[in-house]
Amino acid sequence: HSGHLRSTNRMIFLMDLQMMLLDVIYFILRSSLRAVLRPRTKPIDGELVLITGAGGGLGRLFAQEFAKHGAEVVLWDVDGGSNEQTAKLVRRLGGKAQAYTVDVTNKEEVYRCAQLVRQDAGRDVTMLVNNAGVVAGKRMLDCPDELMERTMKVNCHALFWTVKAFLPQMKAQNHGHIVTIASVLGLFSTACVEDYCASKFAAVGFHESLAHELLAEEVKGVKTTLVCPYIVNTGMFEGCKIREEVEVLLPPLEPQYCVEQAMNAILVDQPLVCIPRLTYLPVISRALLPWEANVVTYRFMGSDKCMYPFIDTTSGQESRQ
Ligand SMILES: NC(=O)C1=CN([C@@H]2O[C@H](COP(=O)(O)OP(=O)(O)OC[C@H]3O[C@@H](n4cnc5c(N)ncnc54)[C@H](OP(=O)(O)O)[C@@H]3O)[C@@H](O)[C@H]2O)C=CC1
Ligand SMILES: CC1=C(/C=C/C(C)=C/C=C/C(C)=C/C=O)C(C)(C)CCC1
Repeated sequence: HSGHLRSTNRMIFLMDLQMMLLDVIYFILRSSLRAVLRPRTKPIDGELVLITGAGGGLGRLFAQEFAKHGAEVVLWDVDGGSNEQTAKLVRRLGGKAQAYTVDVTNKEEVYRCAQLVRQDAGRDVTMLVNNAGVVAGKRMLDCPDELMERTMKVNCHALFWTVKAFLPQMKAQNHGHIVTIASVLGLFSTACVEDYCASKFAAVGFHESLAHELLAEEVKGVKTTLVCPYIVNTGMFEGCKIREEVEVLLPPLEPQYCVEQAMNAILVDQPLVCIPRLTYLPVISRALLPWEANVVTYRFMGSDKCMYPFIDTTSGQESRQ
């Protein structure tokens, strides 16, 4: 009898293996096809989209892009002035915007303001864009502990609080979308940004684990998108520079282009997007090449010291105090 059971289990295992392999091939084909034939974007005119760091370079553009697609936006930023400015820009586009001054590192403030948003809007947030981010911008051994802690709190811990604040209702409605604006520096690293890489690798780990959890629970209505941009000209990494000859292939991104590429992914429920696509390469080579081989490619491309000009800009020092 037990022999019979064993052979049945083995048969089931082999059938599962076959199905999994067919699915792997299917998804490889589908994702390469989607890179060419863009699927239809989903309508978001009924969504309530909350964007953190909405006063900043990318956050402001995300707010406008979501408004252009008809969504109502809720703007969170620690800087009330720049946040209100974003709200004005959205209203000028004919969009609905509500701005709240929130320090996303303060979890009590996040939970309290989440409640306030639900009351003011009279409904639940259906899309959450965790965009707020900071970087210490100093060599680690010259960097005050508080600055390194702040980077972790804004770029990583804040994701816990905002997701805990808004995911329950998304799950209850089986409808929602969680967007994490991480970075390519959450998939590979470079020198002099220890705080930032730690926080962005953490953000990637958090996002992926959350995505796996939603899939394991078969919560099909709550989508996730991990956004990993390369350098964007918002000023946050002013001075960061790679070798000229390589920079021709990989110029810093224009903020608008970066946000449009991210929106294209979000609106087709794409789980991951690296911007530009070329940055998938270093992710693969980091995984495949031995460490020393990666080091020599970094040296060749000038990406080992690309942060030196950024770290040592005096202006950067003042503004990042
Ligand atoms: N710029 C780049 O090269 C790249 C950036 N990214 C990521 O994109 C996101 C946006 O970056 P970007 O627009 O360039 O940066 P910005 O500095 O222009 O915008 C970041 C925004 O987040 C806000 N913020 C900072 N701390 C808090 C806090 N505690 N609570 C609430 N809001 C806060 C900032 O407010 P304040 O202005 O007052 O500090 C600012 O408005 C970040 O997560 C960043 O890591 C990813 C790849 C490349
Ligand atoms: C390390 C590295 C590169 C340079 C990456 C840089 C310079 C990334 C900067 C990212 C920033 C500033 C992100 C902010 O969130 C290359 C040239 C792709 C080659 C492969 C390894």
